[in-house]
Amino acid sequence: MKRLLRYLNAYKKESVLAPLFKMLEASFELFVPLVVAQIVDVGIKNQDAGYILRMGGLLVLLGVIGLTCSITAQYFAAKAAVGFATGLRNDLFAHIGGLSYSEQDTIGTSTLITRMTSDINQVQSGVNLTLRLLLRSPFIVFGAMIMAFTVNAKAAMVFVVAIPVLSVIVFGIMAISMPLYKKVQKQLDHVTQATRENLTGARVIRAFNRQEDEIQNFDESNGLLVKFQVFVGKISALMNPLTYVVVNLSIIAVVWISGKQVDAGIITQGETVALVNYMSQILVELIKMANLIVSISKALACANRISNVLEEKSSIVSPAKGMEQVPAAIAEGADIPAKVQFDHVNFLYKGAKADSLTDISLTVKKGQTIGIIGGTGSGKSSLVNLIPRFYDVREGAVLVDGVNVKDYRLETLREKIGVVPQKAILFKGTLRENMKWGKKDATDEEIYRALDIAQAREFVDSKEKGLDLYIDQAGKNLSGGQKQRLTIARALVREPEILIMDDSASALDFATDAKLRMAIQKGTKDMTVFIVSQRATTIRHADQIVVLDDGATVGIGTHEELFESCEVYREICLSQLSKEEVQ
Ligand SMILES: Nc1ncnc2c1ncn2[C@@H]1O[C@H](COP(=O)(O)OP(=O)(O)OP(=O)(O)O)[C@@H](O)[C@H]1O
Repeated sequence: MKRLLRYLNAYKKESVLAPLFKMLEASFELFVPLVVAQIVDVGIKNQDAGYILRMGGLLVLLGVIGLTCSITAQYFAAKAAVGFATGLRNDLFAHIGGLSYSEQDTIGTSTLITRMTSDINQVQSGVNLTLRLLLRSPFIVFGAMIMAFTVNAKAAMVFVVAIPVLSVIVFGIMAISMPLYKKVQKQLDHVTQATRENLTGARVIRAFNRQEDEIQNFDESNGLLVKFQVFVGKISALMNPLTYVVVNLSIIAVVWISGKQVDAGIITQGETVALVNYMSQILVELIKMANLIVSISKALACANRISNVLEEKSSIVSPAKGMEQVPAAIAEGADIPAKVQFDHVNFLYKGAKADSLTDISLTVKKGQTIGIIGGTGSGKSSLVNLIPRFYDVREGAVLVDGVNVKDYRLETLREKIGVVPQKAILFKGTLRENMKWGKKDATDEEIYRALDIAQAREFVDSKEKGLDLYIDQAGKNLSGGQKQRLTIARALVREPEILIMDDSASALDFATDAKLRMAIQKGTKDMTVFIVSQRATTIRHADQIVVLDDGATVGIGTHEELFESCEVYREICLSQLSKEEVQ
């Protein structure tokens, strides 16, 4: 929570003024029982209507001033709380964006969404309530007790007993409910996760007729959330009845003791009314305080969850003195032995028991096309993800232009590389805006050239709006193949030195796939291209083919060489191609 408090720094004035105005309001409130006592003891006793009206006017005035103070406090508290949440949300968003794949995999997307939304909202409302009530409520409680002492010390002793008892109830319930709120938020993550999975996978769920099962799973997860919420709600709900019982018993004691004092002529009826009023004020404030404590408990649980994300450091950061420039040797045109090199690479996913890649060594020359093939889960994506440093190797090194990828500034390294991910993702906006992701100042000609190579020109031309075609969220108004071609074009717009296509032509028909490969070969002479694919036809013309099996290379060579020497490759080819096609 401490690290989150700095987000209030920009709202110091508001954070001071809000509680100050609330205390001002409280001070006026503390005078009300005394005025009422005067009405009883003077106005009613002497049947002085003028006095009663004057005192009534004073009560209205106190009420109006109190209301003005309260509205002013509300304004400052809301301003500070909204500002706090906005700053925090911006920073959390930027922080999550800076986390590597590894941390994002470990924390999980759903919980990150809950933390960005529901958790921050909870903290925002906690800050608002804290600024308004944290000082005001204890101030009224103790203020009312002191005022009660000024009225009558003997009757006020009841307050001395009641307040600690009430405090034990309030803080005891807080201590029990606080850990439970953490549990509630955690379960909320599960519900969000289930919702997200169901919404993004709606088509698959319907295709497999899994609606009923999914509804049942969701019901179970949601039911558990309700159960936790009801349980914690029941504990919190004890707060009001318990505090009411104590306060009402105290009021009876005050009336009893002060009644006797009235009989003895020690205090007046008006003073008895004032004492009862003070006790009622304490009750109201304690109930507010109880609700405040519940809100603070929730807000603290949420703040901890946010802090945990903010404390998470990205395992992949640019080195302090990262390589910004092209290494001198390359600039001078020296013959760098390899564009990309894997040197005895072992790679382990965080939390995984065994390496996903073992002892990979590979040398790729500038301008070469490398095909990577292997069964599902053999490590193809893992291998190419190491080049732009989406993940770091456990052992060994990946070198680009003879320099370890860890020695580059991340921006410099990633500027060299165009990545077409396995899952085609486009963003809401025009097609032109999407194409400019790779190069901010790309001209329409550059975009059309990339679309030509990616075999997407025809489809774009067929749309009336051309480059102004509006793309819905995640590109859902496009077909799978269209999305794939556009993501390839997006990567090509910046004319990267290295192009990585991670199974990114799988939705294309064989003819378009072949045309795409030809166009890439022709249009991108100096580009080093990595093509990950499960299709033998897609990679058979590559300069080098890497065959992966269970994370290890079982063959590196051309199609002909591998077909002769590598059994895994031969099996893949024969399962997909006829004998004539293989030759
Ligand atoms: N984020 C991750 N965390 C932990 N393990 C992972 C992660 N991603 C992949 N793996 C594991 O690493 C291994 C290699 O996965 P990878 O995605 O590289 O395979 P692939 O050959 O690209 O498969 P496919 O052709 O199905 O895409 C698999 O056993 C997989 O279960």
